[in-house]
Amino acid sequence: MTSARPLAPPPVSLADYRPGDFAFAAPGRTLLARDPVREVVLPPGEPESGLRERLAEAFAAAGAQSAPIAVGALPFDPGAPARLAVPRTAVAGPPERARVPPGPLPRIRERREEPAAHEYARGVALAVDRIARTGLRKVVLARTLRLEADRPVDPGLLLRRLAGPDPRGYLFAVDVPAAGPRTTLVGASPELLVAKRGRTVSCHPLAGSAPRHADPGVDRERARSLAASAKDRREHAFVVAAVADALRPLCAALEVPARPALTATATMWHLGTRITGELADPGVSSLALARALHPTPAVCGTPAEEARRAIGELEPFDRGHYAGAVGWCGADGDGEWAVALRCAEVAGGQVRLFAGAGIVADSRPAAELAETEAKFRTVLAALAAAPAE
Ligand SMILES: C=C(O[C@H]1C=CC=C(C(=O)O)[C@@H]1O)C(=O)O
Repeated sequence: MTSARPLAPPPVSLADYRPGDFAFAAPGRTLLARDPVREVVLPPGEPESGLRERLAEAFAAAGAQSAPIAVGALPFDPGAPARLAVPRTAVAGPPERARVPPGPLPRIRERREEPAAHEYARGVALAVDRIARTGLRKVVLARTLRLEADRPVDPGLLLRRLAGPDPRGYLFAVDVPAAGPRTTLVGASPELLVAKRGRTVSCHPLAGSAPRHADPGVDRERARSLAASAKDRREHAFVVAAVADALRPLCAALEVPARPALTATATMWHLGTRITGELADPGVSSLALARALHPTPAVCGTPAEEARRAIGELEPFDRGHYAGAVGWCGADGDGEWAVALRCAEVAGGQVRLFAGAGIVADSRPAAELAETEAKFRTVLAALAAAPAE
């Protein structure tokens, strides 16, 4: 990756993040981009050839004074336009090392769930009923937790505190002006939507979860029972099938493991499947791949159209960029996009966390509610805020 003007003496780290930057730390490297010089607006439903032209135009217009890369976030709603940026500088560094910066954190003085816990549980019951009565097979229902801090929360500090417990995840901070002025989406996602390097494409869809436990024996037992759970295996299989179906027409070869593997974050166990393929046309960009795959049933459901309708009717808030994708795409098409999970919108002292759970025929409302509470813990722990009661 080139840089017109270094941000900091390379290698960069998340400690170099400044408000307004785009930061993306993947297991392979850390990327920091600064000073957008060109906006790339992606209309919904644009075919791959149109995307290719739009990116080429943006890189040409941004000229030699910019880094040949587009960075940003795609919203959850595939019917909404996405806005990426070509930055003046983009610098890559080695993977982020685990470290939690010391220092006082703002105190959380108010918290409000939307929907309230009992309303979320009722939504899960309604979704289960809908699955029994209609063609819907899986839907991911989410909820939010609004926090008010006694002073502004520094997105850079939150980002670095997230890096400590989950160094193998995808850490990100990206401004999302559509959510409000000076609003930054900050998170530590365990899920790779898609990465593309040359001809090789890889995805690591996750679905099926169990909260971690402080006692190692109980924790191991939770992992074992997740791996053996028919309900979670079914929930996971919908995602693998959708990802494989979306990639197959684009690939000359595709490898889809027959069984998922356990994967862990500091707060959750998940079922995950690493899918790899060889693209028939290596010119297809990582951005086009992300748009072809999103939204997978890890964040939406099956069939996708019915699931989107159920989400619209059962979730009382706009997801914005939560459950969308965050990442980058270079001029050569290479790039990496993580699913925007375990994240929060930060605007001054206001923080809005998001968490969702996949609902299938045999889901139980209390267990899905507990799962969303456990998923909130990724950001709550980084803010040193107490988990939900
Ligand atoms: C929708 C979320 O997680 C997805 C990713 C992993 C496991 C999931 C699950 O088991 O439901 C979800 O599909 C979230 O963290 O908000």
